[in-house]
Amino acid sequence: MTPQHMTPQHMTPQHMTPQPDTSELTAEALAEHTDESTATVATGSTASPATNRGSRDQPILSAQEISVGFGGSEQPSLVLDRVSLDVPAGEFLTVIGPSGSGKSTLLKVLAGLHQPSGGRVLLHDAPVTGPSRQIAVVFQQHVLLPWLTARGNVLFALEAAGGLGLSRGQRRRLADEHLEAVHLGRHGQKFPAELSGGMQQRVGLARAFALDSDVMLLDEPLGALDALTRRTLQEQLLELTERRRQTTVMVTHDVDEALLLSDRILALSQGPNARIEDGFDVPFPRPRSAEAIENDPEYLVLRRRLLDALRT
Ligand SMILES: Nc1ncnc2c1ncn2[C@@H]1O[C@H](COP(=O)(O)OP(=O)(O)OP(=O)(O)O)[C@@H](O)[C@H]1O
Repeated sequence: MTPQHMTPQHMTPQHMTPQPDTSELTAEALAEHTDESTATVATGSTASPATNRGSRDQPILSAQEISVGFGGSEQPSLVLDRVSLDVPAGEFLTVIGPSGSGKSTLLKVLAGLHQPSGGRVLLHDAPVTGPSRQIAVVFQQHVLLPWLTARGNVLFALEAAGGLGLSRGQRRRLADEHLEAVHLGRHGQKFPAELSGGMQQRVGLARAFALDSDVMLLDEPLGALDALTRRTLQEQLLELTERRRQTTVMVTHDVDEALLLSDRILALSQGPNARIEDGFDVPFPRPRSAEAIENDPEYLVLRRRLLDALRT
């Protein structure tokens, strides 16, 4: 990762000093920290500009026969064994799977944060070789720069991403719009320490969405929140992704969250050697609401099938 690719989202708690030397951070260093880290990162490849979102049918993001092993030759079993998926423009795809099956590992590979032992990832048909701003990633926990306000955190990300060709005033408007979108318009001048965990996570989402990346990767983005906050944020995430038709890949344990947000759900089998076990189209019409889909007769049937897939 080159210094110009560094954004505040690339920083982990360990790196959060008042004057971060971002030049020392590498994708590998970030990948090592991402399990516990609260980072939101913008990552990607050498592919086309963010505005080129492709056609509805054509996959924007494609994982081809991805295998990942961590143990070298001493440990022959793989975490992921030839996992393939295609994500068309505008699709919200969710990957579910038992704990330890390799969901986060798959997301890191898609993000270019971890190089697979086999297979390749393509973004707009170009190999993903490392992080850039065309793939944004939101992890379970938020990392905001504590010395900047909520608005300052979003602005810093925009500036670190090169300003997106926008004037200072336009960047400010963009930051404010995205804070509004997550219902934080009145809190833009607050510092992270003055915000609740759910509000901080919303700033993280606003920051990631403001970067206007081609693909959004969400790794249990709401996993650390209490049930009520989680439900509120699920609805905000639903609104954001529906309005923008944002191409998204999310991993989650929560089948209700998956059913609310996704167009399609893939189930990873129990590891080691996890593979895509099953695929489910989510038929509920959009725009959706949690209430409407939970009253749909197909909801309970699909929910049961997903829970069964998690148990296998
Ligand atoms: N850097 C690493 N070095 C060695 N093993 C790793 C590394 N990262 C992940 N693993 C192993 O890979 C497997 C899959 O981990 P991963 O975090 O991708 O699973 P997961 O499905 O996301 O789990 P959970 O649902 O519990 O978050 C686990 O056995 C884990 O111990």
